[in-house]
Amino acid sequence: MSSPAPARGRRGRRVPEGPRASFRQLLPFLLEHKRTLAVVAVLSVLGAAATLAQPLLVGEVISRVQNAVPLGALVWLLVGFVVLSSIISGFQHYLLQRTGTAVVYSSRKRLIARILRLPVSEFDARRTGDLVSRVGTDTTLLYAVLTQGFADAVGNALILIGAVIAMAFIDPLLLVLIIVVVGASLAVVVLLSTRIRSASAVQQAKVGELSSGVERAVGSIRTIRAAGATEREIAAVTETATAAYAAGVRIARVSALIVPIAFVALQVSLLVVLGVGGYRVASGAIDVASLVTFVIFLFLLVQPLASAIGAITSVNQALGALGRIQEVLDLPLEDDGDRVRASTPAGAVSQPQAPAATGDAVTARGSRATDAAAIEFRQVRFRYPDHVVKAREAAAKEARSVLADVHLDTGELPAETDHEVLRGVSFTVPRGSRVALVGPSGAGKSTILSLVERFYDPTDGSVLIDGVDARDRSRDELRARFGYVEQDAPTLAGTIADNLRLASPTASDADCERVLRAVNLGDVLERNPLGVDAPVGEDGVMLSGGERQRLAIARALLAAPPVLLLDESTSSLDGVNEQRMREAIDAVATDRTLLVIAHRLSTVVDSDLIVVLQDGRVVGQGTHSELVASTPLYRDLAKHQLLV
Ligand SMILES: Nc1ncnc2c1ncn2[C@@H]1O[C@H](COP(=O)(O)OP(=O)(O)OP(=O)(O)O)[C@@H](O)[C@H]1O
Repeated sequence: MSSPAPARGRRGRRVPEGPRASFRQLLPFLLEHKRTLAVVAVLSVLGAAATLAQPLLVGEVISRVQNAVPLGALVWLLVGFVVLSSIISGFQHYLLQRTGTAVVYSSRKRLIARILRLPVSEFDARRTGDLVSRVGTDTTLLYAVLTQGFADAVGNALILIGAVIAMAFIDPLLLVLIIVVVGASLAVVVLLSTRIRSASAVQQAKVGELSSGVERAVGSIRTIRAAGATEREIAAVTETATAAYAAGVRIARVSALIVPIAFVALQVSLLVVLGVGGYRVASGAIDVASLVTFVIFLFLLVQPLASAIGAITSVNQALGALGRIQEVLDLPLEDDGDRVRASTPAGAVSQPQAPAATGDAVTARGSRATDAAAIEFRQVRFRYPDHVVKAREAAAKEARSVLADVHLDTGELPAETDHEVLRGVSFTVPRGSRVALVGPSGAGKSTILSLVERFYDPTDGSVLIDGVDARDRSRDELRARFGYVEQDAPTLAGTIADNLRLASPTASDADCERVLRAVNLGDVLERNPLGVDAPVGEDGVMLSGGERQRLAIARALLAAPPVLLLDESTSSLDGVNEQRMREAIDAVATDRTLLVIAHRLSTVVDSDLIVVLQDGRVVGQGTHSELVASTPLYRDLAKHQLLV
């Protein structure tokens, strides 16, 4: 793939063009349909023969009429060829459109499979809307490659060659004149086409940004309305739409140049043929029938040229889109790394292992490590990858500029993270225990859970799971041991049961009801006669914030993992909900290991161990009373929350 080259945008600013694909990268998509395309090619040959026969028959009809020779079945033969070539062209177009749709479908399938398997860092670094637009919009442009680009390519090439040969036989001089006129116009068109390609790459990139902008605005519509930032957001999103429009206008301008050039070429060629040809008929160099046949061949020659010129825009747009599709397809997948591959016998696929029961750990290589801690951090240091940090900073800068405009506090946005997020963190979560991570915002608590789940691997030090380095375990096997409830856990559109069965698709309704009651969500069942089949609405809008978090806990619980990782919601829960959350945590802590990030100390004061973090370091660990006595930061936190 060629590297992105900058192009000039409005007001002379340099607009990054984004990736561009080459024809070679289109091939795999086309080869998937090689049989159909072969049928299309055969039909093209037949169609071209039927088309090329027509001017010859017309010439013959004229000669016979001139010489008063009976026409016989000649006219019927001519009609037969016209009908045959129409039928062939109809069937061929159907096949091409079907294949075009199939190419869009297969590119979507590949993208979906790729995107959902990308490493978590890619999602941290990319904008969701842009990924969505690659699946939705960019893929549709591939359709044009077949329906307009390669439509009838073989037939057109044959018609072109056949027409040129026939014209050379009829009058070589006239042919040379036409080649000069048409060749000059073609050279200009090819030059213009590179500009179409760069403009369409910019256009697709802007459409991607547009989708991200709309997604962000729609996703935070409440905040935007409440902040009075609606107009500002409309302006920001519209600006991207305007940039896409500007690129579209550039394409239109260049395409518009192409049409008159083609028109002029045809007019000039016709004038040359009629002028020079007429003179040659008058001088007896050729007869009238030959001139008429020549003119019909000229029109046949124009048709493939015109469709090739018309295809230039759509094929160039498709190559721009394919560049963006290919960029995602070329991203590395989340893999287990060399260490797991080295320990897995060749050919063996690592399967997620059934969660081991509490107190019965199974290591990656099958040996039992009954005395090992469920989780142990040993001198773990971690820094987010550069591309993730840069992307977050860019997003934060954008958000800051929007908020600053409406005079909102920007303090909550992620600070610069060009530093180590964890700096030598060590702690142990014994099996069956309940351990809490506490500390100020940005201390690195959520990052610790990301390392346990292997969304990222430590930059230095190690994370041991049941006594084995997490990097020596396959991610699937590792994740099957944990139930993970992320902060402000998202609720999926669908029913309560859909949400619960995400990790345990075969769970019965009775199991679903059991876990719902375990997390104090029994009343949600009573609220709606549909019970577990009650819809939760887009983003769970039909549930309160506290209920959404407890639904996520119920989901984790249903999979019965030996270890539960819980990143408590930061949103303030009211007294009743907080009490319910405490009860839910108590219920899930029974019989399993629990590592919980607590924002309200009241939910964790009775933990077996509390680890206090500050600026990526452990500044104290112990029970609540030990920490109140030993760790000033903890004492302050506890004081603020009226716990001492
Ligand atoms: N995906 C990410 N990419 C880059 N930096 C990140 C990412 N996630 C978190 N950070 C940064 O890492 C640091 C630690 O963040 P983390 O979310 O782990 O803290 P936390 O203690 O869980 O905070 P909170 O209590 O606010 O959730 C912060 O400076 C944060 O901005």
